Formats: sequence, structure tokens, C-alpha cells
Amino acid sequence: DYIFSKTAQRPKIAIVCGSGLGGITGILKDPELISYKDIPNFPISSVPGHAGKLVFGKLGNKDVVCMSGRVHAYEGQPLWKVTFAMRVFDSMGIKVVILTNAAGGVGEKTKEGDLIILKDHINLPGLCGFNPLVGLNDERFGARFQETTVCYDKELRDIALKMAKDCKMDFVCEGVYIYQVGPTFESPSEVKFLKLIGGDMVGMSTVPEVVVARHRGMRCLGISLITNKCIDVFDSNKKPNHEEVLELSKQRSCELQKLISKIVDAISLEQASACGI
Ligand SMILES: O=P(O)(O)O[C@H]1O[C@H](CO)[C@@H](O)[C@H]1O
Ligand SMILES: Nc1nc2[nH]cnc2c(=O)[nH]1
Repeated sequence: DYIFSKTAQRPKIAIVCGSGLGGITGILKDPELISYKDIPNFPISSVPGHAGKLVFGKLGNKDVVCMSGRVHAYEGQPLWKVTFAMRVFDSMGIKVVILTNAAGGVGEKTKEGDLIILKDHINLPGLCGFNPLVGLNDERFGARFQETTVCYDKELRDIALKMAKDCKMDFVCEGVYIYQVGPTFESPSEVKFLKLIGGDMVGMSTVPEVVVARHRGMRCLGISLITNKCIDVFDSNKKPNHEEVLELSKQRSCELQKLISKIVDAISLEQASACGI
């Protein structure tokens, strides 16, 4: 109610901006900003590169809302708060959520600067009891036992790959994202393990949000920007750090913005009936 009292825009598509990836808010037409701190109960990010505002506006000819900044479990927030925005989006009538993140490249397939469309995920903490759907379930909002067979909508993924091909973005492909809580980056032995279990990239976000978004029946598309290669050799002098993550995000933000703009355009053309947009 608070959000709708502040804007007359009623988007059907939400975009979650990962670390340093809030630049897309700068290309929205007729932007209207709402600070997280003004929205009742909305959690506020403490991480550099996560601004803390909802930005409504037009991307091409479609209304969208961008979440510029997210909270992560490693900030000490419970998972219901980490995923709170997804419940808000659902009550606002959002049908499609595009989630971006900065991630470390695990396998040979990925290199710095690549944009990887999430084909699936491995919810490592989820497998050990750290899942946002733990707790009493309200059947009005979703099933007790949520399936996660196709978390990342096939049609949306196909659109993303087609748009990337049309734009000759040869650094876009599909991959599997592994969620770990953080805030530590991975040790070399952990990276070897993540490779073994079939991950292409690893990060500290997105999956809890997707689990809740799917529980609420929203369609999800995930896009990882590979900001660094995970180090799987012992005694390396090279060490991952958040500054490097933000620097790479800055370098690739234009390409990501272009790809998302094309995807949003295509959703309106190709998915009008399916998504009720
Ligand atoms: O996933 P996003 O929010 O893009 O952020 C990524 O970047 C941070 C590490 O540099 C971690 O929070 C990781 O999850
Ligand atoms: N877990 C994790 N998250 C990241 N986010 C950006 N880079 C990384 C990384 O190497 N590991």
C-alpha cells in the first residue's frame, strides 16, 4: 500500500540489480524513486554497490521496477527478510522477475566478463536446512512442498539467448549457479568441490529470492556477470575481493543493460498472453 501510494506506475516486470549493477536505473524513462528506508519493514543493504532504492520507470515502452540493492544472508538478515521484496513484488502484481548478480567463475566454461544465464542452481545452504520456505506455510501463497524442477523460465532463457545472439554478444551462455551464504570467498578446496558438483559460477545471492518468487508463482530469469575467476590452486598470490567485483561490474554494465532492455522488449512482444502483460 505504501509503495502504491507513492507511484501510479503498475509494472509487471521487476529487475533485481546485483553488486555494482544498479546502472540500469539510469536509463529508465520517467523514473520515480522510493528509498528502502521509507518502505515499512523493507530491509536495507549494508554492502557497497547496493544503493537501497526502488526505481520505477519505463524501459523501452514497458513499465518496470528496479531493485537497486539487495540484502544478503551474510549481512545478518534472516532469509524471510532477504526475500521480503519478492513477497512485496507478488502483492504488487509483478509477473516476471529478472535477477542479476555478480559471481565467481568456477568451471573452465566461464571467464571474467561473461554473462551467464542461469539454467539451474544448487542451493547448498538449502540442502542443509537454510531455506527461506522453512517454517509454517500459508497455503494461500504457495505449496508446502515447492518443486524446483524449472526455476528459471525456459521461455525467458530462450529469449535471453536469442537477444544475445542478435546483438552478437558471444560472451553470453547458460550455466549453473551455486549459492553459498558467504561472506567468505571460496577456499581452493571448496572451488574444486563446487566444480565437482557441477557448478559454473558461485555467488551469495539470488537463490533464496528465486525460491520465494517461484513459491509465489512468479517467472524468473537469472543473469550472472562473472566478475572474477575462483582460485582453485593452493598458495596463490591472487585473491578475490569486492573491489575487483565492483570494477568488473562497472566495465560490463552497459552490455548487461543492453541485454536486459532487449529482453524486456521481447517479453512484451512474445510473452504478452503467457504472462498477462
Ligand atoms: O550477488 P550479488 O548481490 O551481485 O553480490 C555478489 O558480490 C558480493 C561479493 O563481492 C556478494 O554479495 C556476491 O553475492
Ligand atoms: N561466492 C562468491 N561470490 C562472488 N561474487 C562475485 N565474485 C564471487 C566469488 O568469487 N565467490
